[in-house]
Amino acid sequence: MRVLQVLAVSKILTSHLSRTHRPSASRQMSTAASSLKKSPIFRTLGLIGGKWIDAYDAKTIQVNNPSTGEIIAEVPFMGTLETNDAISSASDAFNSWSKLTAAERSKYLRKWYDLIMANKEELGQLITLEQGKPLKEALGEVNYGASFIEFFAEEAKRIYGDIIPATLGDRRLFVLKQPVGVVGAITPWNFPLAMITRKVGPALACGCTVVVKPSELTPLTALATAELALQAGIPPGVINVVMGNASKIGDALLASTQVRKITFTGSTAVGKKLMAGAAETVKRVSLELGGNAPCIVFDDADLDVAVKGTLAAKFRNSGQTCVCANRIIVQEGIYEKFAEAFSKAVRNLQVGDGFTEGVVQGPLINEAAVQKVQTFIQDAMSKGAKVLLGGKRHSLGMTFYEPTIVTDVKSEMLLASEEVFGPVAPILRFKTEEEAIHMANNTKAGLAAYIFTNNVQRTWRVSEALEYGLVGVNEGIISTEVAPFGGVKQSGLGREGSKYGIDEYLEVKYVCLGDMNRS
Ligand SMILES: NC(=O)c1ccc[n+]([C@@H]2O[C@H](COP(=O)([O-])OP(=O)(O)OC[C@H]3O[C@@H](n4cnc5c(N)ncnc54)[C@H](O)[C@@H]3O)[C@@H](O)[C@H]2O)c1
Ligand SMILES: O=CCCC(=O)O
Repeated sequence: MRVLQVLAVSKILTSHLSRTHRPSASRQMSTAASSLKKSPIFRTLGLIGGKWIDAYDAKTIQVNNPSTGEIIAEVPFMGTLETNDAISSASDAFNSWSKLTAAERSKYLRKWYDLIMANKEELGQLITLEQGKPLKEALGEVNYGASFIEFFAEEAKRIYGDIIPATLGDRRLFVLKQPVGVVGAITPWNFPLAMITRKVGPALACGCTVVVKPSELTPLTALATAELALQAGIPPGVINVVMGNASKIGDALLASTQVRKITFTGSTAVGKKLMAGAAETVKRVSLELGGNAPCIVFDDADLDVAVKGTLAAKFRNSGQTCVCANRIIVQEGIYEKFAEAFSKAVRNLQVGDGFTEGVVQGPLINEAAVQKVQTFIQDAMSKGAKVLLGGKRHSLGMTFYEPTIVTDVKSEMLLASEEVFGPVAPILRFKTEEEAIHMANNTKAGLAAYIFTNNVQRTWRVSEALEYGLVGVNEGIISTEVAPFGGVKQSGLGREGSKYGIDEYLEVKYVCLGDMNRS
């Protein structure tokens, strides 16, 4: 059947992997871990002012491989004091970094990009090791993450101001774009590299300096990427990395008057806390928060395209992506055919250790993630939903979960109202376009939405009606460095990537030059 032929599943789920072919991914995790530990990019200390530093009280936190539970490393468990020092370093470095020419900053960024790409294999392995995603997908993330550095290296040279026609003859009016200052960048575990470069790339391009706080679950990729920034010659203090006590680090960033902006990717709950905390010093905030993406399949969709696109949108990173399809909303005329073809495709997804050849579904990040998935499925079943496929922990144990399809899902179930962040595809049924739009918009979130249809008018009508920051039409993977990424409603504020992403790190200054007629 054509649907199955189209489903070269690993290809779909690793669409960013295009620049380098990986010959074999079958080596064992511990082999990868031991060889990585010898690599110069395997760093296990924080980075402050260009120096690799322990927590001042020597406390550490373990980093685990979610696939095996093995301890990969111990990293410093930092807090207020280290964060304050990182802020001071960033503030000192701002004085010189912001004064470089755009072309000079661009060259540093380009060098950093080149080094990330030159170290792609090791970075990909690190991502798989600490985050669990299949190696091919991890290598795709390296491409994706690096693309933000490359793009903003180029964009640095295009930060233009304006000249405004004056209202009085003896005046000239100018608009300057200037860096906001020191930026606090707080990032999640699901894309340990790309969520950092999507922030740090534009920040550095504008002349800002940064204090990065990666997730404690995945600090090693962040530290390796920072090491490569040092190797690229990016001066000490321009990029600092602290990790440990998240609320203490967050509070120190919020309290500092030197930090002029917080950029955050993560859960909506933490995003709201940061937004409230930023009010005290009136900092700028950019928030990339949780989603609840609808994926609407209309009767007139191409079945193969819809199955392929939905599979990619749902099962990327084992469902742990903020833009993952969270509700699959299918029109009644195609419902049965879609459910059958989709379940055939999902049944083929190979679950396992990310280093094993052919695996396209790694483990969930931790036991809490498994418990959340279980709770959502139980809630749905207690309210009348049916498990069509999967629905339990995988026989591999640990945090592996069976790719799951749940049918007869209703809006009031947790599976439809909250982000499941796991490999569970809930299918809902609708009759009319109007009903589909209502169901899709009936949520606090507004990040990504997907529609599958062959009707051009409907494409425009529905895209315009959806209250979302991103819309994929007949496509399940839509993220790219050249397009704006971000949400509406409680999915966030601001945009990342693209020419729009640079504005998040710039202040607009108006200069009025008077007395022009004096000779
Ligand atoms: N919109 C997007 O672009 C996007 C991208 C990736 C992930 N996400 C969302 O992120 C969530 C999953 O990531 P997560 O579990 O790491 O989110 P999280 O909010 O738990 O953690 C994100 C980061 O915030 C830190 N943090 C936690 N409490 C903090 C506090 N009080 N002060 C300062 N920092 C604090 C964490 O240590 C981590 O570094 C999902 O909801 C997902 O949708 C959104
Ligand atoms: O999970 C969030 C980021 C995913 C993406 O950039 O496509």
